Amino acid sequence: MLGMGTLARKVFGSANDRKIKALRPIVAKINALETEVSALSDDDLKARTPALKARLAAGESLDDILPDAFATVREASRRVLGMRPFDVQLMGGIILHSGAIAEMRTGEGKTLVATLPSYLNALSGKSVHVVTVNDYLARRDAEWMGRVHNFLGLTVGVIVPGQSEMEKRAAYQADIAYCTNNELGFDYLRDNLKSQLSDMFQRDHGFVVVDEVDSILIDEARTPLIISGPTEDKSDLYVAIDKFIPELTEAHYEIDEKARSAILTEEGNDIVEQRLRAAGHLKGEATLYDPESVSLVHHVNQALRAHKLFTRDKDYIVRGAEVVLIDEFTGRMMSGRRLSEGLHQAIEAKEGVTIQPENVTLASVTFQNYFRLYDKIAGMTGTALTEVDEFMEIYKLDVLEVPTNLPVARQDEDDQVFRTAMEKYAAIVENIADAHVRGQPVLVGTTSIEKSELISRLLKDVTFLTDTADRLEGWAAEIKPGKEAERHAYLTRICAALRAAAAEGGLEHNVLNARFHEQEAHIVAQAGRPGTITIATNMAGRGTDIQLGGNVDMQVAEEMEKAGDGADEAEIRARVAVTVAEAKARVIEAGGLFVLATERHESRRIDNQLRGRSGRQGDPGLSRFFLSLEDDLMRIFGSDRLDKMLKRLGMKEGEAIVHPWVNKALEKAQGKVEARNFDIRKNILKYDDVMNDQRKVIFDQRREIMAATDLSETVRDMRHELIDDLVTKYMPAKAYADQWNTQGLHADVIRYFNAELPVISWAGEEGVDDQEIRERLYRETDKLIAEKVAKYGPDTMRSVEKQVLLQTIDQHWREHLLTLEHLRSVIGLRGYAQRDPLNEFKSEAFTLFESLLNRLREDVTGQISHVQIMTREEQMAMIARLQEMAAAKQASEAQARAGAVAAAPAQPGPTAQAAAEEEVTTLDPNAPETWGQVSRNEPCPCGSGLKYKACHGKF
Ligand SMILES: Nc1ncnc2c1ncn2[C@@H]1O[C@H](COP(=O)(O)OP(=O)(O)OP(=O)(O)O)[C@@H](O)[C@H]1O
Repeated sequence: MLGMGTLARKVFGSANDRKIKALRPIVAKINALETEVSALSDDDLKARTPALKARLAAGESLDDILPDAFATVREASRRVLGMRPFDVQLMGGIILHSGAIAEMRTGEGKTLVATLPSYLNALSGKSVHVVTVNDYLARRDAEWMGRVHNFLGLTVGVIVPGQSEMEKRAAYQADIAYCTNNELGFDYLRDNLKSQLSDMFQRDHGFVVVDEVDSILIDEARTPLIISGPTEDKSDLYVAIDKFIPELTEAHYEIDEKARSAILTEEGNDIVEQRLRAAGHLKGEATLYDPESVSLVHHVNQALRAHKLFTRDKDYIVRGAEVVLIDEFTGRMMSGRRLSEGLHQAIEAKEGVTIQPENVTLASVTFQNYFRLYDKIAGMTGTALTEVDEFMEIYKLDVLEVPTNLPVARQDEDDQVFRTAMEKYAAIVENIADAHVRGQPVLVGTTSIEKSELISRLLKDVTFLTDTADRLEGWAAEIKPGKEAERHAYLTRICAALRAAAAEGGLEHNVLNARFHEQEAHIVAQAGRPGTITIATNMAGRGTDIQLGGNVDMQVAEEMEKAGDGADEAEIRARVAVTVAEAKARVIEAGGLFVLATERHESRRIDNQLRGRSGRQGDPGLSRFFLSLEDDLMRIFGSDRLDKMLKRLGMKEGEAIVHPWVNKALEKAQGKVEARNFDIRKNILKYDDVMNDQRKVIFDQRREIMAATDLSETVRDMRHELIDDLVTKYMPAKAYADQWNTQGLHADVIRYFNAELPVISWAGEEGVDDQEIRERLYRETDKLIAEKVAKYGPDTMRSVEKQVLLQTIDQHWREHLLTLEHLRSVIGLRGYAQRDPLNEFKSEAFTLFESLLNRLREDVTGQISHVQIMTREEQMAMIARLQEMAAAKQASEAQARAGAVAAAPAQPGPTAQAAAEEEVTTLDPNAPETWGQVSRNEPCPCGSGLKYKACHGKF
């Protein structure tokens, strides 16, 4: 019976069908150009690129020139790669260009599809990035597809880890770059830690085609990219908090053993506030409830956990001056592993050992937020339909299913379910042996490396093979003559296959576990030869293009190597082509590639990806899943229902249940897991969105600052806003003049503007209001800055302003990121107060951001007012003095070492002098870590002309 939806689609056609149909006229246009384009000479074909660019320049849109551009790529691909994109591939290309996801079945040639919209969009001059999941694929595609683009006069780059600055810069400048998602994201983060616009790699975020979009935007959505570095030393805080924790009694905190969390009660809060205030960590009227205090609360909670939930010699041991964790399952020491977010430090404080620095996030971004930076996102996948809703809801990306070029000839069988894992493995080995002797190549899919290795061991285990054969023989013998003839024949055949395998010392096979892509590509390329057995973890689908009969190029390369120098490639190629064609015919005869899956994955999509290794480009093929009631997915989800179902269907030892009900039940179970994972991802995204909005503001600001040549206005506005804030604070408009806190204002003016301005006497004048004070402050402070400009020169001041702005933003942003992390960990614990944690997080994060902006104004203004720039002569004099001091120190040390009784006054000797000089000259301006102890008032070794304390010494 047809479901309502299916019925309606039959009558009205689906939305997808209609959208696909709408593409046909465009495809027809491209086809109509084919005769003309294919008649062009190579040079004329190449000349179409500048011609198309000219049409864009003359005002035509990318959509206008699409048919011509696609026809050009199609012809170039035919000439260069010997592949002429099919009509359905053109459709895929149009969908990508429209900024949607093209779902194309596995093996339909998505790599080639991507060249069409990449070429078209690159004509506009904006960056085009084609993203794949691993370096190997990025390199392969850049080389393979790059030939088409190069032929047409476009440049192609590769962006992968481990490249030099130069290589990377060139790759980003290319018209089209093939990249991995990780490297793109990291480069973005690195770019935003730089201080020169010209150092940045990424020129813009134009068009991105994300291959395997579901694995990148969905599977990896939970793991953000993070660049981290050591944070400032907070040992004092850890020690201060640790001191009063033992004072707290059970009334002061609540412990949740299961969640391994600890929080303060209201009573506890009061006492902690008192102690923190006494230790100087809470200032003025601040309380622990203020958003600014989240880090304090976080550290108090961590200290509580350290004391109440972590026991010495059970959870950790103290070895020397180190706290070493103990694995709760194995009891082994986990040297080098550290608890995160200050917990390890809290335990170190508790044990009184040295507190090691904490690592903090310097910058982080999730993939979805990174990809949202692009003007246009497009995606490709073999299997997105299970996540259509998610793409729409989160990314506003439409998914369009493109029909296959040829009908899919693969048979996807119902699952075979066994009672125990062992029965299942026996059946798996039987099936493999059977396919092997029949010459059918098998791809065995597993969910983990351990499982792959288990199967590999079983295939090599002669005893196991023989025992299984004996058992099968027993079963066959039980069958009464004339009954179940088919089963008898099957058992006898398998039995023979197993004995043959045992006689050969096991079944020869290859194991892939997606760790060494490049080597594995070779194995994969040959996995389609007759009778080949390949075991693989559910490797991310791409790059595993298994060609029936084997891969000609790879085989030619192998033979050439064997033949050594002077081998005749043409001759070898001709010979290999014949053998491969014969092999292919044999494989097709045996039923094509057999995908044998040993378990269902949590996600249906991964299962479909595995099936999709077979039946590519209309080839025949088979997929069959082997399951047992002991599999994880079966145990955790839906096993009750299945159990009942299996009882009803009846089940014998060693025999599988095969029934569409079982498939339905399993798909339901997978659906449940998928829905749960979707919820988790949505939740993470919601938190990340809050940070993302703020990150965009900060990164945009940084970019503007780097690009600007004159920031004096920005700095002046900041100064004036600070003045506004101060005047509002000390002279509220509603207050009478005698209620003004002019002393407070006076003190802050000295603090921020480094100037004794007569605010107290101004305020005493008759008829002076707050507005007047404000304006006088604007005028006076502007004058002070003007004096600095006159003294140091406008160029110097402009560069100082830029540096101060960038450094201050970076410093505050890092602190802010850490605070947000702490806020997140604290906010979860607020649930008990009946408030929605996400809303709380949003509003507090906003308050924190506002206070970040305020502090930025204060710091920038303060630093620029205090800045003392040295003249060249002053700098030279300072260096000379430094040298003298170092020499003197060296000399006195040498004297002390020699134990000499000082008779004459210490004179720096020639060696000491040389050493001192060396010490000074080893200061590499680009390597702050080599500077050692530069004194705070000395010029900064980076050459900024600022004092060390106002420059690098701040961090
Ligand atoms: N137009 C074409 N003409 C001939 N062969 C093609 C064409 N397009 C693709 N192919 C071939 O089809 C095979 C599959 O291509 P590709 O690996 O890009 O598929 P895919 O869609 O990316 O599959 P998967 O999602 O499984 O990775 C390749 O061997 C490729 O050379």
